[in-house]
Amino acid sequence: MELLDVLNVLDTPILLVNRAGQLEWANQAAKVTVCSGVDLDTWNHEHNLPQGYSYIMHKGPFGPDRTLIECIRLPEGPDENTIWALKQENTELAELINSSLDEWYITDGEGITLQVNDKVEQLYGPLVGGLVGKSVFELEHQRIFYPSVTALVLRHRTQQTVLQNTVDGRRLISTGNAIFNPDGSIKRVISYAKDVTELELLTLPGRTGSDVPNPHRTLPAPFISGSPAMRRCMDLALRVARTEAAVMILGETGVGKNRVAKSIHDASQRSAGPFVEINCASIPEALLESELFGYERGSFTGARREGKPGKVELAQGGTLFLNEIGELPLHLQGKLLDLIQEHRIERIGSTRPAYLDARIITATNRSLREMVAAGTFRADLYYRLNVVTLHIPPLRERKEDIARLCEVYLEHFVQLHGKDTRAWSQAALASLTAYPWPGNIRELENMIEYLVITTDEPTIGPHHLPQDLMGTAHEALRGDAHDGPSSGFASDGTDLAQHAQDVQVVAPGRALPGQTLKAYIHGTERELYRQALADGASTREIAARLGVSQSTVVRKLRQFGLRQRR
Ligand SMILES: Nc1ncnc2c1ncn2[C@@H]1O[C@H](COP(=O)(O)OP(=O)(O)OP(=O)(O)O)[C@@H](O)[C@H]1O
Repeated sequence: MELLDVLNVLDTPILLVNRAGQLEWANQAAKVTVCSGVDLDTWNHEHNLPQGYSYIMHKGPFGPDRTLIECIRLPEGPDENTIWALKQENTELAELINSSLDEWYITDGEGITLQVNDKVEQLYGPLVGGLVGKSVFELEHQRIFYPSVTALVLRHRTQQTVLQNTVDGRRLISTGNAIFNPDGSIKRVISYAKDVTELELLTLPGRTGSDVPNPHRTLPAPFISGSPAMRRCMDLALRVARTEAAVMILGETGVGKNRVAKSIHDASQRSAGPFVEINCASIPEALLESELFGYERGSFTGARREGKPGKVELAQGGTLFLNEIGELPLHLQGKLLDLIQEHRIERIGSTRPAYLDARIITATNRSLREMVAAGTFRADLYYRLNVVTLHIPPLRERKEDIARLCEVYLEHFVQLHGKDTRAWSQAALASLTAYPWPGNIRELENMIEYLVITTDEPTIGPHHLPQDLMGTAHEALRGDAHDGPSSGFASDGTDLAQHAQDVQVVAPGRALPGQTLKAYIHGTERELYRQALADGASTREIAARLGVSQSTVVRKLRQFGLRQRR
């Protein structure tokens, strides 16, 4: 058998070309692949060797003037054209997202930011030193935006739409969607947000504007203050609102310090001016001075060329509400004192002070008196800020408000999430009323949103509630029942001992009759975190104890409305 006959039966395409590169012979495999569709008479290896192959040149077997070309198919993969087209598509997509007036946000399945459009980066990036790589749970915790729609999508694994507050006081309607991996885990969360601040202003009482179909999407739930303790607090708030006195609001986390500050502003002569809230804990310390007081052009590396006004300047003619004032570092306390005593603000790098006419309200859940004693808070500033003290009682000391709060928040979240749940069972309400709510109204609000999302029945019963809540509530109900019916839920005369029997509680580790797996797992998980906190563990210690990451602990505490003791 001749060599050419052997080559002819091989599957590898083989070509024989002369010195000029013209084709003299091709085996069968070459004719149907590398030479297919071309005129063999004019074929020239300079021009006609197709892409997608690598070529081995063999000199020798057919003399010095001929070359045998062995064609090896390259593994399949995108060719240059395809790669270019993909890059082009990517660029176009980025341009499209960037040209949108909406805010676009993309994270991975753990809530780590992968990509945002320019608008989002410009708005929030400088506050946290860039968004890519940051966890949305941490950003939500810092109130850069709250609540985080991405965090909600990750918690509930379904599309979510929420009304968000941002650190710069805007209101956004945000919708988030999950993309799933074949194994059911979440691969990406993509969310986009529309700024509705203007729209909301138009719909506030006293403003003109068209009707908004669903007011629950743009307005907070009504303010509840029916209990004697809260009525006393609001009486004082409204009396002090008519004066210009500095007010310090004290209260545990989530009791409503922000809402009360806003009520004082609304009832004051400055109500037509702006109400500007600054949460001193949510802005990283390195950025606090420039965020609060602003800077002049070119005053430090990285500063905007044209300079930037401080947030306090935005309160001109209105009210400046400094929340978590205990977090203000010592070196800025002097600047704040200047602002209060002289109404003077100095931007970083400025030689000319500006003057601010604003009423100042502060709030804290720390003991400033102890901080003064420890030397971490200036005594002179403390006395200037603390002309009138308003103490907002924790929710456990105004249980009379709980049933009404449950009612308004149920309605609020039912509207927000488009659900059909309509009512609370008496037994569920009794448990919610007996529970001590360490995270106060915010915890109650989070719990109700969770229940609305996870319940598909018209009435929320005790079996829908997390197990730890039921256990704690049951204990409290038993204690209350021994004390007599006057001390607890029963504003409508309901017998507490009867409620204690209605509330179905079983030993830890057993699900309640009719309780869903989801509700059971939620309750058990929450209880583990609650116990760890009660033991005084730090987030790092909890992470080690439960075998999860520290960022998971921070996210879970937020999700469950639990807060570390200071
Ligand atoms: N009396 C109330 N009626 C209805 N909702 C309330 C009331 N008080 C507070 N809330 C709601 O509870 C949540 C927490 O309130 P707010 O932010 O005012 O608390 P806070 O004490 O300022 O919290 P933090 O200590 O974290 O700053 C908000 O969603 C608020 O709308």
